[in-house]
Amino acid sequence: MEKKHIRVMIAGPNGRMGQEAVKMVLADPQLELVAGIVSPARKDVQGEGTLSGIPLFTSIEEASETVKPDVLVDFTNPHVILEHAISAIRLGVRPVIGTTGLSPDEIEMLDKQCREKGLGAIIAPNFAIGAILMMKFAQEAAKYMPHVEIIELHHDQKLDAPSGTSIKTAELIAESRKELKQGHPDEKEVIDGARGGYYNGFRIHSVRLPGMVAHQEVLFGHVGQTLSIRHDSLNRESFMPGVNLAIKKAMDLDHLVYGLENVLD
Ligand SMILES: NC(=O)c1ccc[n+]([C@@H]2O[C@H](COP(=O)([O-])OP(=O)(O)OC[C@H]3O[C@@H](n4cnc5c(N)ncnc54)[C@H](O)[C@@H]3O)[C@@H](O)[C@H]2O)c1
Ligand SMILES: O=C(O)C1=N[C@H](C(=O)O)CCC1
Repeated sequence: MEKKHIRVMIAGPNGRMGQEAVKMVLADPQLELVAGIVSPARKDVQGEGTLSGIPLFTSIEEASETVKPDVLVDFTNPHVILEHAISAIRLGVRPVIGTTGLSPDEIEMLDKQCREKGLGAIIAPNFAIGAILMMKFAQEAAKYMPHVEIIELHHDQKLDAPSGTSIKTAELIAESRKELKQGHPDEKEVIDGARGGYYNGFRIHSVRLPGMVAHQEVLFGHVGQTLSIRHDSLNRESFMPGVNLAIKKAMDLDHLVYGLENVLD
C-alpha cells in the first residue's frame, strides 16, 4: 500500500531546532514542508537557504487556511506554545510539540480538546532515543534504588528550568517509587536554591552553560553504592529521527500522547 503523503508546517523554522527540522522534513519524500510560522516580531523575514520558496506566516490560522497542513511541528518558546497548540487543534491540524514549558494542567486540557475532535497530537519533551532510554532505565532503577537526584545540563540560552526532560523523568520515577523524603530532616539551605527544585521527595538541579547542548544525569544512592544513568545530546540532529517518527505516528492517533516512549514500538 502506498504511504500517505504528510503536509507539515514548522513553527520556529529559523531557530536552532527549527532549522534541523526543516532539513529533516525536506529530506523525507513522505513529508512535504508547506509553511513556516515565524514570530510576529520577525514579520519581515523572508525564507532563505533551505526555507527559500517555502511560504512564511505569522499566524497559525492564516497558514492553515492557505496551505492546509496535516501537522504542526513546534519548536518555539514557552510563552507562545499553548496558544499555538490551541489554534492548531481548533483548526484540525495535528500538533507535534517539542517546545517545553507546558504545565500538566495545560497538557491535560490539550488532550481533552484533541479527544473531542478525534485528533492526534504528540508532546515530547525529548525526541532523542537515548534520552527516552535514559528515562525508562531511571524509572526501572527507582524501584530498587529509591534515593535519587536529577542533574540536567543545558546551553545557557534555554528559557525554562528545570528542563522538560527532567520533569518527565521525575514523573516516571514518581510512578515507580513511593514519595520518600530524602536527605537529613534538619538540613538547612545556607544559599537559597542550593538543594535544587523539589519534586515528590527528591531534587532536580539545573545547570546552564555555553558549550552545552542537552544532557542529563540521574543519580541513585544506596548502601555502599551509587548508580549514574547519563544521556548526552551532542548536537540537535540527535532529535530528528524522533521528530520524524512523531509526525508519522500523530497521523494515526485520535488523542494526545505525552512522551515519545508511548509511541515507540
Ligand atoms: N523536545 C525536544 O527534543 C527538544 C529538543 C531541543 C529543544 N527543545 C525545545 O524546543 C524549543 C526551541 O528551542 P530552540 O533551541 O530551537 O530555540 P530557539 O530560540 O533557537 O528557536 C526558537 C524560535 O522560535 C521563534 N519564535 C518565537 N516566538 C514565535 C512565535 N510567536 N511564532 C513563531 N515562531 C516564534 C524564534 O524566532 C526562534 O526562531 C525550546 O522550548 C526547547 O526547550 C525541545
Ligand atoms: O535545548 C533545549 O532547550 C532542550 N530542551 C529540552 C528539555 O527542556 O528537556 C530537551 C532537549 C534540549
